[in-house]
Amino acid sequence: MSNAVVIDHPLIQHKLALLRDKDTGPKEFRELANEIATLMAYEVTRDLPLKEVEIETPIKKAKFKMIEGKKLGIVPILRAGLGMLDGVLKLIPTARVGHVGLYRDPETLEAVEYYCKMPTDVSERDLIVVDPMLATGGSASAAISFVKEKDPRSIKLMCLVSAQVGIDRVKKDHPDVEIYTAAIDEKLNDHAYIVPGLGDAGDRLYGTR
Ligand SMILES: O=c1ccn([C@@H]2O[C@H](COP(=O)(O)O)[C@@H](O)[C@H]2O)c(=O)[nH]1
Ligand SMILES: O=P(O)(O)OP(=O)(O)O
Ligand SMILES: [Mg+2]
Repeated sequence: MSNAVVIDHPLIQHKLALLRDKDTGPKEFRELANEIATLMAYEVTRDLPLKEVEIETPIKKAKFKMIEGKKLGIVPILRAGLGMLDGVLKLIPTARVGHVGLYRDPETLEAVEYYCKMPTDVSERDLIVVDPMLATGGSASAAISFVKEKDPRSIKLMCLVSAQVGIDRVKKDHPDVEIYTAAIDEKLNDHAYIVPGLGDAGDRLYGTR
């Protein structure tokens, strides 16, 4: 049982296959990650509440629907989450942005926090936490815990590639958080990298290592 919403539109699957290719360099990797994030954000925001408004077209006045002034926030988990930020902002340009800095200790695999800066009015906002990879779930779970200390209205988690174990961990720690992913891969390897995955998303985005 996946417990996550898998957004597997053909355009997303196509771009994700290119993203996974080891020969895709940082420039194209960044473009693809943002394009997929834009397409996913379309689905993640599907439940945004609408309000009725009166608009005068060149023909007549009529009632239409517009998004109710809902306050959104996007929270990339540094560094890799930054690779999805512009893609989400393209669709929701008025969203505020919070940052959570975490790295995964290669020995313990535990998430280590080094930065957290949230919008001041986060308690009035619905947040979308973004990270391309959900492996053990330690980073996402820790990030969500930090963010929860600021008392946001709601939190969704959006990832590109997930492992079932990571989904289970986040759901166990944060049953209230809805998870969206473009793919659920087979398993983790001995270093807790997703298999087949795409490698280290941060390194591939920025050409490090
Ligand atoms: O295949 C992978 C697995 C992980 N990452 C990076 O690690 C964290 C997520 O790992 P957790 O074990 O879920 O904490 C994520 O932020 C990625 O930056 C990766 O790039 N590739
Ligand atoms: O989760 P990590 O350790 O891979 O961090 P980064 O996103 O900086 O690569
Ligand atoms: Mg990394």
